Amino acid sequence: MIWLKKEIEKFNPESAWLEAELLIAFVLNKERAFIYTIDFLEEEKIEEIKRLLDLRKKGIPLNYIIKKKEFYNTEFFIEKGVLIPRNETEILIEVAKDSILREGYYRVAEVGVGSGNISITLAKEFENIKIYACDISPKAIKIARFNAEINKVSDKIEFFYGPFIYPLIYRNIDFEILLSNPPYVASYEFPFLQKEVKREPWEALYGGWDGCEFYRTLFKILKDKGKKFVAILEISPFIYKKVLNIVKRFFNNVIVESFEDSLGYKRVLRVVWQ
Ligand SMILES: C[S@@+](CC[C@H](N)C(=O)[O-])C[C@H]1O[C@@H](n2cnc3c(N)ncnc32)[C@H](O)[C@@H]1O
Repeated sequence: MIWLKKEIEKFNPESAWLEAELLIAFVLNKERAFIYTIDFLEEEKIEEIKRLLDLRKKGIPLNYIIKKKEFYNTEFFIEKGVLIPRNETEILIEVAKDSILREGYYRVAEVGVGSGNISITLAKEFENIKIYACDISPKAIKIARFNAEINKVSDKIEFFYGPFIYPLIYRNIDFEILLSNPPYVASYEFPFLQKEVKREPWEALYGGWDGCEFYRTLFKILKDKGKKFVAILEISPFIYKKVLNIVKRFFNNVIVESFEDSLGYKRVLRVVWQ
């Protein structure tokens, strides 16, 4: 354990201990606590750990290796080809939960469902909820469906392959609130991304030259649709002002609230078009 932690420290000093625990638990196919109940590892398990350590050194994200990520107290199956859910996105969950409770929303749309972490978390929280979840990645839809099944919420979520809310528009499916954690990394940020992040799907990250392309297109579609809406959108703190200006350019009568993380960075916008 100590040698593994020291090896991991060379590329991930912040959470080397946790990562060592997770890798060993994965190889043993046991919970993390179990590893403290054994005195030694068989040679073949040590060889397997070394193989996985090599993958980590090459920049393969830990969650693609152990094939899971915890989000809002639920474990999600994760695989290469889908974005690894981030802890920051739990802020969007809190804002969405608050709005759904307060306004009694029932029909929810999500654009960019990824592994299903947002839709599935809300489906678990609310008895009477119907979620329409879209994504342009067939792999994401497949993984989100699987996660919905293992979390026993498949009956509350319908999945659609296609861009933005077009799959819902074409089927005349209406919704009261729209949620999205869209791709918002700008072109100029790409060279500075960690090598692990660069292994995640391009379509889950890339938000155009300024990181705002998704928001522009989404607002245009919503404006053309004409129906008043509530949208809860994740943003990066770097694009807060730009997205705010885009909202104001598209809609006259709009209320925008922002929500911050524990460090005071703006992470979520709640847009109410009246
Ligand atoms: C940042 S990831 C978010 C995934 C997941 N909801 C989460 O919070 O971890 C963005 C997702 O949006 C999808 N996506 C990108 N552009 C899209 C578009 N135009 N329409 C629908 N989905 C899109 C990507 O395939 C990806 O799964």
